[in-house]
Amino acid sequence: MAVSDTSRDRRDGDDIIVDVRNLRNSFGPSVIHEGLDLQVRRGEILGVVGGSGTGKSVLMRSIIGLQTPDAGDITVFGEPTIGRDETEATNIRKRWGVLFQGGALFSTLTVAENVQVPLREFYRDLSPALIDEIAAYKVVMTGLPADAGPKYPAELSGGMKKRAGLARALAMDPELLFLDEPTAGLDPIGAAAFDELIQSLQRTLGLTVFLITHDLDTLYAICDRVAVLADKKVIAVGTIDELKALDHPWIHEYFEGPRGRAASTTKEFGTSDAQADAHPTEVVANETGQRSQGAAADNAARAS
Ligand SMILES: Nc1ncnc2c1ncn2[C@@H]1O[C@H](COP(=O)(O)OP(=O)(O)OP(=O)(O)O)[C@@H](O)[C@H]1O
Repeated sequence: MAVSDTSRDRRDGDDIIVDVRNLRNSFGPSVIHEGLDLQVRRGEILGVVGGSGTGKSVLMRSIIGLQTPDAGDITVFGEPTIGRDETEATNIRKRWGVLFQGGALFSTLTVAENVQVPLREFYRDLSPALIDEIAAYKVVMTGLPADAGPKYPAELSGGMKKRAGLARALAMDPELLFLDEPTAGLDPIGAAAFDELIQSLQRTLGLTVFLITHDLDTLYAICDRVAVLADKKVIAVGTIDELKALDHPWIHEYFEGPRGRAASTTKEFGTSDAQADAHPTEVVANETGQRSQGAAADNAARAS
């Protein structure tokens, strides 16, 4: 049922940044993935959706090397990632950044120190002054105030923690960004601002983004394509309109259920010039209305 054109994907191999073939993952008797295929194209924001426990995070962990699959092939930037020695794996890892679910900040480190972790790990020769400078730049780049650098995660709001996690993910100037439920737990306004931040960084930096989400507004607002996980594999990948045309019960319920319709309505309502020009941290009142309008149920989805 996949909408993607696999033969074309193979021809345009250079434009496939992540290529997962025939992936199998299991934990004991529990099989999570079986025969899973997925390609992420250069420069796209690919949303990854699926019911709870369908294996979205396990898929991301497999791609970034934190989970060794039972079977299958994974290449990132054209390089196989499974079974590489430490140096080879490090060279690939340097080229991506990861925002884990919940931010995964080190609680005993300040925001600036958190951002510095990958720099210290991968570039041991950088001077402390340069590391400080890069970290300060990344903090501001994600819309945090400059004085957030010396703060500890416990002193930050949920939205600020996400931005700090994003700053750390961007520390190494990645080409590829993995985001695991970046808007979960944020209020609708904060989530909309975070969507805009991701999109604006993606455009400015030319990033490819693998984005796991339950957030329908995020899918509509910023994703170029969406991959749907069900039945242990990616059952479909395409634009939202392409997915909506498919006759699969879960996809139909997901996009045509009350929350899917509300998100769709919000999208159709459009974005004003003022909103398009707004700084990622500034959400104009008009948008607040749009996000809230018809999407009351979506608040629960965002907060879940
Ligand atoms: N380390 C592990 N050991 C055993 N089982 C695991 C492990 N990690 C994940 N699982 C199981 O794998 C399945 C998929 O988990 P995963 O976290 O990938 O789901 P998900 O689609 O991201 O879910 P959610 O949307 O709720 O975050 C779940 O049943 C989970 O319990």
